Amino acid sequence: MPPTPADALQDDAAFRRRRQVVLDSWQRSRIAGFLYVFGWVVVAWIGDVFALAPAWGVAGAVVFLVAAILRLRLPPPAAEDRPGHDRWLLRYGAALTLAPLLWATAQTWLLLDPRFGADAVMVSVIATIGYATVIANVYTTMPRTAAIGAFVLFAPMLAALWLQPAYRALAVACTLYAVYLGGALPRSAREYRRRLDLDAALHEQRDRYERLSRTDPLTALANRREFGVRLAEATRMSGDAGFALLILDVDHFKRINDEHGHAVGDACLRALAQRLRAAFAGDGGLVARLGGEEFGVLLPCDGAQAKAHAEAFRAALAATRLDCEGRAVAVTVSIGVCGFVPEHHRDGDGLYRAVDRALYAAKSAGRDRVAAGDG
Ligand SMILES: Nc1nc2c(ncn2[C@@H]2O[C@H](COP(=O)(O)OP(=O)(O)OP(=O)(O)O)[C@@H](O)[C@H]2O)c(=O)[nH]1
Repeated sequence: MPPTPADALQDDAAFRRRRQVVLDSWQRSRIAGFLYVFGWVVVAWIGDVFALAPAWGVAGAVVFLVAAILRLRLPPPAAEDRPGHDRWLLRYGAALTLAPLLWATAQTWLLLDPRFGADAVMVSVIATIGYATVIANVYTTMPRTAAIGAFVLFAPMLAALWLQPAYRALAVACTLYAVYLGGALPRSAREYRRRLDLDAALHEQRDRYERLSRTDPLTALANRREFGVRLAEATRMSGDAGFALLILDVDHFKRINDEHGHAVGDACLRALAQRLRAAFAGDGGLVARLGGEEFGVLLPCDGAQAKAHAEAFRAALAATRLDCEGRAVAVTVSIGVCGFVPEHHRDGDGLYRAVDRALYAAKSAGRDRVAAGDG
């Protein structure tokens, strides 16, 4: 089954959400890799790592620096690159996990190597708790990555602490904190999801109002406001291709209302809108209801071609009856038409006036006819 406009809207909403996750993840965590560089330098300094194992001390700083820079070198993809967002989340998730993995390795070494004293252990454990807390509360945009990062940070540290009776009290305290984090992480992920839901609802509402403000409620065609915008756009962008404007007005519509009632009149306007859409809305044409029983059409062709289209439409309409709420009603239209000539009409208003004059001429000449405007 081909995708429907509703599918496209749903796709747009899903993509908007994914892009928000990407941008939030990047904004929240892009420079956080440098915290590990800072943490390592402090721990290595306080724990005498630079004196006891200088090569490892420096290597640690370099490795954390490389991991931090790697993160910075993964900026989000451009908004147009939709599939790139999924790839980015995978790649960035891996980059986010790198620093906790390296930290856990360094931390385990500090805990298990007897050369390092209580200061190194204490500072590194506090740093680990800090990093895991940041992950649980800030990386909620990517809950799976956050869970992996927190686990990678905590699990080796807890194992190393529990293995050594001297650190039993610390092991108990860190285990309790790990349990707390285990509960906090899904909670903050849920809060973030709720924020995304709220954003999506606001977006959807704004889009709906925006659509409504451009649409005529009776016929679902573009309304006069939208038509004005598109006419101005067309005059600004009309290159060699050119375009033409048609204004159609139903003949003696008051009689239809008087004879059949307002509801049937409405049904006639809807049926006519349907005919206009079928005749002109393809191939870059725009059909709008300008108000009452008046319709406007923008066609991407010159005046002569537009006049021929208008004449064909008028003749076909006059030859059949419109099905209006089950009643077959004879409807004819008068049409003014003109191709845009920039030197002559200058702008959309100039063209509109020329076509309106042509429509008036068509009405005055007896209705059910097409008249071309000057230009
Ligand atoms: N049913 C219905 N009637 C409408 C609507 N908007 C305007 N009308 C009616 O359209 C009629 C327009 O009447 P006129 O402007 O006198 O024009 P006409 O009777 O079509 O005659 P000509 O344009 O001179 O051929 C009025 O009776 C309006 O009440 C609408 O949304 N629904």
